[in-house]
Amino acid sequence: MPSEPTVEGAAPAAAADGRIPVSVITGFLGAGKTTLVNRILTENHGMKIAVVENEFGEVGVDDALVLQAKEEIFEMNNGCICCTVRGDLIRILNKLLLRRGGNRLDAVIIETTGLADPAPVIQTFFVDDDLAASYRLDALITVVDAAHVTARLDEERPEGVENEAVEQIAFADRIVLNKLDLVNKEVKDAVKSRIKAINASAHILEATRADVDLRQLLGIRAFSLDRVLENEPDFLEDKEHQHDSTVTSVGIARDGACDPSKLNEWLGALLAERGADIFRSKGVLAIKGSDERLVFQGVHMLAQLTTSAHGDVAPWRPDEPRTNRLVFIGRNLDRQDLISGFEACLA
Ligand SMILES: Nc1nc2c(ncn2[C@@H]2O[C@H](COP(=O)(O)OP(=O)(O)OP(=O)(O)O)[C@@H](O)[C@H]2O)c(=O)[nH]1
Repeated sequence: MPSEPTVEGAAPAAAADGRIPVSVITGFLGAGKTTLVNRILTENHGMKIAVVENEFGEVGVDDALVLQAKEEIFEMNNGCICCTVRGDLIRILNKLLLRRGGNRLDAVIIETTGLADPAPVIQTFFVDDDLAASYRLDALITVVDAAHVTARLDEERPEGVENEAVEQIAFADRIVLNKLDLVNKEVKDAVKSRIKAINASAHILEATRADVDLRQLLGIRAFSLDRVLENEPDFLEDKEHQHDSTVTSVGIARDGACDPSKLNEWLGALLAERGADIFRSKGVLAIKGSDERLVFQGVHMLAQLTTSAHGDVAPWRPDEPRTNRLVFIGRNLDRQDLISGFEACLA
C-alpha cells in the first residue's frame, strides 16, 4: 500500500486514476535542480519517491550530491535524456513498476540535464502506451537561476538550434525562481517579466536554495497536453532537434588526494579567467590527510567548496577508493589544460 502523504494537500499520490504521478524537473546548468531534489527527498512528506537523474558530462558527479535517503535513485549518464537515453528512461520506468511489485510508489521525480529540451521527455509519456497506462505527467517544473538566466535567454543560436533555456521556461507548469539571495528587487522583477513574456501561464514560486512549499509542486495535476497542443499542434510528432554542439564537457577522474591550497588557487584563477565560458563545474574530491569528502560547485565565476563536515555528503569510507571526480561544462574548453591543472593539485 502506498503510504499516505503527510503534507496537507500534497500529492493524493497515485490515488485519483491509479497512475503514478511524475514530476519532471528541468532548468539550466547550475540553476538549483539537485538542490530542489534534495529538498524533496529530505522533507518529511511521507511519500515513497523514486528519482531518475540524468547528467550531462563525461564523469558522473551527481550521484554523490543527491542525498541518499530511503528513496531509490537511478542514474543515467552519457547522453542527453531528450536524445539517446530516452530508451533508458522508458526501461527504468518500466523496471520500477516490476521491481516494486505491489509496493507502489507515490511519485517519480525526473531531474533532466541542464541542457535538455523538455519536449521529448514530455512526449515519452504520451507516445509510449505502456508508460502512459502506469504513469501520468503531473507537472513540468523549471528551476530558474535569477542571477544567470538573462544571459542564457539572450544567447543567439544558429538557425535550427534551440535555446534550451527558453524551451525550459516555455513548457513549464511551475517555475521555481531560485537564487533570489543573489539579486536585488530590480533584477528579480526584470527576470519575472522575461519569464512571463515567454510563458504567461506558469505560476512562479520565488525561492532561495529552492525553499518552496512542496504542496505547490508535487501532486498538483498541472500538466495539460491540450494546452501544449494548442500552442504547438504538431507537438507529439517526432521532430529532429539539434543541440548547441559548441557546449561540451570535460570529465576528470583521478585517484589520489588534493592539496587544498593548490586546489583553491587553481580553481580560483581558472574561474576568474574562464568563468564566462565555463557554465558549470563540479567535483567530488579527496583531501590530503583527511577523510572528509570535498565538494566543489561552480556556476560561471561563482564557486564554493564544502566538505562532508557540513553534513551534505558522507565522508570517504575506509575501504572506498579515493577517486577524485570533476566535470566542466561550457564552451572552448581546453581539455589538456584542465587535466594538467588538476593533476598539479594532487598532493
Ligand atoms: N546563492 C545561492 N546558491 C544556490 C541556490 N540554490 C542552489 N545554489 C547553489 O548553486 C549550485 C548549483 O546547484 P545545483 O542544485 O547543483 O544545480 P543543478 O541545477 O542541479 O546543476 P546541474 O547539475 O549543472 O544541472 C550549488 O553550489 C548550490 O549550492 C540559491 O538559492 N542561492
